[in-house]
Amino acid sequence: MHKLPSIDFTNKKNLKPSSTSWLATALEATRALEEYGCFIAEFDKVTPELNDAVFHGLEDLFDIPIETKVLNKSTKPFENVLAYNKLVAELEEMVTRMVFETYGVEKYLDAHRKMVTYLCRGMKYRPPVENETNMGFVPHTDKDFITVLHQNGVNGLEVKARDGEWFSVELVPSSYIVMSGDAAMAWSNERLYSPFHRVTMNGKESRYSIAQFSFLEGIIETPKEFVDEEHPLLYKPFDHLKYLDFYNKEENRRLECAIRTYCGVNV
Ligand SMILES: O=C(O)CCC(=O)C(=O)O
Ligand SMILES: [Fe+2]
Repeated sequence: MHKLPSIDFTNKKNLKPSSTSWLATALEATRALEEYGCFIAEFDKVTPELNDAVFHGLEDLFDIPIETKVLNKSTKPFENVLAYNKLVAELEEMVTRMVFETYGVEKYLDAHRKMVTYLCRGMKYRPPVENETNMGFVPHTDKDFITVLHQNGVNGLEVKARDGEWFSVELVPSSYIVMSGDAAMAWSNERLYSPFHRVTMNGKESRYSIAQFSFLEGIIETPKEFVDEEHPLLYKPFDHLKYLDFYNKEENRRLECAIRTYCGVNV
């Protein structure tokens, strides 16, 4: 039975670049992204108050009647969500930096950071009613570089391990899932893994989750450091946002490995 590693990114760890604890955490995080394509991060920068405010905001948003939602006219500033996004971006930045350093490709980090843009998506999964499937989100891989996922207290996320086994992820409130997406897999010449994952609803409570995706505005190219005789180049340089457009076309949504079809070498 698989279990995701849980890695401490809390303040008490005092993660300072180049410190011993930073290096150890960097290695742990990178190995987890290689093995499972994700890990649980303990992260305490988002205070419980902000966390609650964000989830209450999400509940209110989903409660707006459909007639009002379709007007798409909210002028309500999403201050809490923006504050949340900034703090979660710190986690994403830390993990990305750790991965680049662990692979010795940190000279590409500045260029990478300049290209990062975020997409944040809030989700509500209501409990299934009788005779309804409990599938909340169909199996998929993320199309971005690094995703940070967070949920209200209700579990439901399942991840497919490299051996094909699905296993569930149990989170405590202050924890997040950090996951590598297709773009990170291609960039790293498949050192990092982009795992299939899905949401299954079992209990009686609604599940709310927030996903923060990092996309790159521009071309992603595998650093030459990942390529040698034993590891031939697997992906051609690709435009990340155009990959998203490709995936969003109906005929491409069910491809087994969209990124390979899109920019795989010899495909
Ligand atoms: O709700 C979740 O935990 C998963 C969401 C997800 O996989 C996605 O938005 O890509
Ligand atoms: Fe996902």
